[in-house]
Amino acid sequence: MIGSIEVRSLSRSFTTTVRRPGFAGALRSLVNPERAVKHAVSDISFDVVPGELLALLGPNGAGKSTTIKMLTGILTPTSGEARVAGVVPYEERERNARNIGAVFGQRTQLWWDLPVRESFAILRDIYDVPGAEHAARLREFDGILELSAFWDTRVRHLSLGQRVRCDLAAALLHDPPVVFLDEPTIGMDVVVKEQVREFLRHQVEQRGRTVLLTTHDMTEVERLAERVVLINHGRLVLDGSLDEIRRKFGSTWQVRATLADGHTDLAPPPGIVLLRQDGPQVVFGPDGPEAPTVHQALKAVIERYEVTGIAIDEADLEDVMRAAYAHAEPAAEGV
Ligand SMILES: Nc1ncnc2c1ncn2[C@@H]1O[C@H](COP(=O)(O)OP(=O)(O)OP(=O)(O)O)[C@@H](O)[C@H]1O
Repeated sequence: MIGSIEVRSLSRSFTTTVRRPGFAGALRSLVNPERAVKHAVSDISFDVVPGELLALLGPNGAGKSTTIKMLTGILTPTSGEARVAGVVPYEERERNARNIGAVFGQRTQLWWDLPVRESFAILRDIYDVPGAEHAARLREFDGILELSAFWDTRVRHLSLGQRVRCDLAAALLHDPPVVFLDEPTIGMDVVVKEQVREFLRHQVEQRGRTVLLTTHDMTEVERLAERVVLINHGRLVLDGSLDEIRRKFGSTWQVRATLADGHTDLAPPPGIVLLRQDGPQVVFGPDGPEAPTVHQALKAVIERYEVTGIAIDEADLEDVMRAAYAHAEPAAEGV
């Protein structure tokens, strides 16, 4: 189906040669190499429906990039199957390339020595985009990403934020229904990050594109993704909405309090844990399944401490994700 991503029992292993230590070890490795198999992605299945933005999350080395590489046709799976806009990406790479746009935040797909304008003209010719359409799309992208300020700058001279904005525009010039973004805002300042997020929201909500995004930035996830797929050690840990993840792994509430001067004993009331402290600012959360409700917690905090300010927050997504990753650790066995 146009714009859908279907992933079925997808696995990818890499075989590497283990280097033995020392000179004698190196010689032995040369004569009798010892092989190790790394299961980078193991039996994962999920769907992304047309017009949905899904965040693929996981700690470093979880298998996110390997998954994206299979879906963009760069890598062939060891087993399982994937379809992107109805096409098996690693079997029909060219057809798949017409249906997808991809941005890998850590490296550019533009021509290093050419000005931005010329790189875009080459892409227009490669993808056979009619001149008027190309110009209209550039105007649309420029409206949010403000690219025209560096149209004539060589790609090698662009700042990181400018370069990724150009990469994003370049990836969408041929109007693909599906977009893969591997850490697109890594290393950017907050202003450019927000510009990129606004652009992505526009592409999903107004243009109906399907986006698969990997990121370590939880603000990005909260701003953009309704649904997340969490992987760890190559295995799927969870597929659900942010609310479901919060319910399953996170504290459902946090109480932020400002303590009056002179508090030294911070031992929290039963069922409540001290999450953070910065001077008189403290943040409490529920401790375990028997934890009090937010109303009981508020009462307990006020009774135990002298507070000058108090507020209730949703659980911090970073904390929730840390709990989710920790929960997934047993999956490491046998990997
Ligand atoms: N070509 C390769 N050869 C051997 N091992 C590889 C190869 N590519 C990836 N791996 C291993 O597979 C695992 C998954 O890597 P991958 O790059 O998919 O993780 P990731 O979730 O994208 O991590 P990060 O957040 O750090 O980018 C890692 O242990 C990595 O070392």
